[in-house]
Amino acid sequence: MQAAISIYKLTKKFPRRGKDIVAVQELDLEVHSGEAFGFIGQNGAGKSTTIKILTGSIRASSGTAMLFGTATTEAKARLNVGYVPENPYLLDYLTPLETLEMGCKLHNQSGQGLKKKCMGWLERFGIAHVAHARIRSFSKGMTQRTALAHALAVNPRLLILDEPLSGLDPIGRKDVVDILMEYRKQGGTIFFSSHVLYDVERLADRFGLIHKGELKTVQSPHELLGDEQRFVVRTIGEQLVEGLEQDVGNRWFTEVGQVELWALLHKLEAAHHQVIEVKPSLNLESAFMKYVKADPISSATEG
Ligand SMILES: Nc1ncnc2c1ncn2[C@@H]1O[C@H](COP(=O)(O)OP(=O)(O)OP(=O)(O)O)[C@@H](O)[C@H]1O
Repeated sequence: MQAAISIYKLTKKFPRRGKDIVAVQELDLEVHSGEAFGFIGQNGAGKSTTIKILTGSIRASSGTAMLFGTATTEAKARLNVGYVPENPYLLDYLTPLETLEMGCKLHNQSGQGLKKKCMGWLERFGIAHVAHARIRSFSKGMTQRTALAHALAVNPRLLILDEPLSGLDPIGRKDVVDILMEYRKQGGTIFFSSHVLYDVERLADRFGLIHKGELKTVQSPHELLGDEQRFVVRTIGEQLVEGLEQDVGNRWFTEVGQVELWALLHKLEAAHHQVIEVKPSLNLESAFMKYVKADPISSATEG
């Protein structure tokens, strides 16, 4: 099957007096058609620069990037590619409905059902009630929802999303993750960046970690977490159970590894404890820290 994204020895340098800033360095990556790929890294790691090259907003200094076999420097590579940049710049004198209709037309989609289809996407993103309002009056979250609805309305064969959940409240983030998972289940391909892993952990089939412009590792969530997955268990009960720590009153908690979890749950059942939460405590964020010594202020390398 043809790769949705093929990147080979991609390098981007930004000229600066003295030493150039190397935002992306010799990056090799292939994203398969039908997969959801999370591109993660700290602030300034090189995620947006890579995405801007993929979407043709900027040119690479060297190396190649292709979408479905077409170089990203060619306009036709972007046909039926839905893109939401980190800070979407929508024409603020248009309405969401006009924005979606215009986007579809740019991707050669028109016809009788267009308005209905666009309204359907605005409904899905919870902004149908402002379909005819000017975007200029919108909050960041509503603008983000409009941009995401626009990206999905074009019947994308690939979605490229730079920090897709930024600016959204927790309910909005969940809504968007659900919509993206649905798109993915229907065979869509997603390439998204994030520096906050919590919300997107369940979305990706594979994650690539970029740090200071270099791709450090590409792994599935399962590979990353391995056997080290741990769980926080919270209960309510009257009886003392070995291994549990008292929280407040008759509330208890503990942290156990995956292999001990079942035994603990059986013990809790026998002691008539009500389990109120079982939550993974080692998330991808901490797993990735093994690959990257977290810098309080990260920056690109200098070349
Ligand atoms: N136009 C530019 N001119 C000069 N330097 C730039 C430019 N764009 C990006 N950089 C630098 O390149 C490096 C990578 O930036 P990039 O925006 O790609 O990071 P990022 O991983 O997307 O970070 P964030 O999560 O903060 O968006 C940073 O050091 C940044 O300052």
